[in-house]
Amino acid sequence: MPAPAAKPPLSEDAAFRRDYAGYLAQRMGPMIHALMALALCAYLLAVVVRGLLGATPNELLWQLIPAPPMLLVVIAARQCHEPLTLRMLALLCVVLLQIGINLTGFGSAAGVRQPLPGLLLPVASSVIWFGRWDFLIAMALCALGPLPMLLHLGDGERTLQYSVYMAISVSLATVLRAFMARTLLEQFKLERLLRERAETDGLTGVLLRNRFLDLGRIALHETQQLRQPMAMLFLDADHFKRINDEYGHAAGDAALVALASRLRTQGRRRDLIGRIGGEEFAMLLPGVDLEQALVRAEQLRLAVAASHHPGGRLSASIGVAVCTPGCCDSVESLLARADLAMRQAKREGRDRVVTALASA
Ligand SMILES: Nc1nc2c(ncn2[C@@H]2O[C@H](COP(=O)(O)OP(=O)(O)OP(=O)(O)O)[C@@H](O)[C@H]2O)c(=O)[nH]1
Repeated sequence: MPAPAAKPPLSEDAAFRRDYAGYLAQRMGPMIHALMALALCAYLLAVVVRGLLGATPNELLWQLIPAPPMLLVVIAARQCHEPLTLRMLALLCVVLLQIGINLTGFGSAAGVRQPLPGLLLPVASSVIWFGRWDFLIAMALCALGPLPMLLHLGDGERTLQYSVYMAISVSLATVLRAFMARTLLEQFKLERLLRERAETDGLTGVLLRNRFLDLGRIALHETQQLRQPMAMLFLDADHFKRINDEYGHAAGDAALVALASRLRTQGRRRDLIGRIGGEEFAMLLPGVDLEQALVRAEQLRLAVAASHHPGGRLSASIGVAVCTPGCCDSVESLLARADLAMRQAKREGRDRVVTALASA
């Protein structure tokens, strides 16, 4: 059976936007949910107060119509971590609240005393941290939503009061949103930079060991699900100490950068490259079987051999280990097997590729 095709990779821009949306949903999700719950409580309280002030049971029943769907929206928002759905739920909450406010006005024979615009603020402000479009839609809904009821009441003074109140509220929300959006974006970029620094090697730019193993575990899980093989190449520079000793550490560093660059040019988008120790690197190749892995390892060895350091050409010993579909090898044991194969390559004279024994 052919393996399911992998999703096409995202462009850097699209990946940044996706990550930022996820970051906002994670950071702001609980606040959005709390504000929606607050708005629902405020709405129910307003209905109770109207009951105490003498609204008929029929009027109250009309006014309670938006409460059950609002409750469902609040419950759904609590479970939701997907940014787009969360934004839609927040906007739906504003719409339901508007319907409730309008029903409050139309349902009252004596005319509503209060258009309840204050109820809109918690939910309206709940979307201010999200995209520009959500914000504009929410603000337009808040500004225009209660107008049908106000026009129905035909009370010019109250309509004017409401318009002034909403103009101030929308301006306030716009200022808050502009500042918060900028602060959050800066915070996100900073956190991303710090995470990158903590996860990648400053000299060569490849993943550090722990991050390499973390991502390797995820890749192993995915390939096992797809019933695909996975290969590990373990590369160790030959006689590296000599380069340092004879030409200095700067030359050694330059050689490491050249090695990492060879690994990168030989890698596909799906592959993971990590610096495991001083002059040891590993490359994880999802979806690659033994035959393909040996071809890739040989190409890598030749690419390394084509690079030079001040005293001559570089060379590396490479160990190859493969995890076949359905085998439950861990990334650590796959790495350990590739390491053993690399040591065998050293013993056999260096500058070669050696395959590990199959896992038990
Ligand atoms: N310049 C530089 N050298 C490093 C770095 N990390 C580790 N090393 C050096 O890498 C050398 C590794 O030496 P050995 O483990 O003896 O291995 P080797 O000389 O490559 O010999 P074989 O592996 O047996 O071929 C040591 O001298 C370390 O100091 C680094 O970031 N920069």
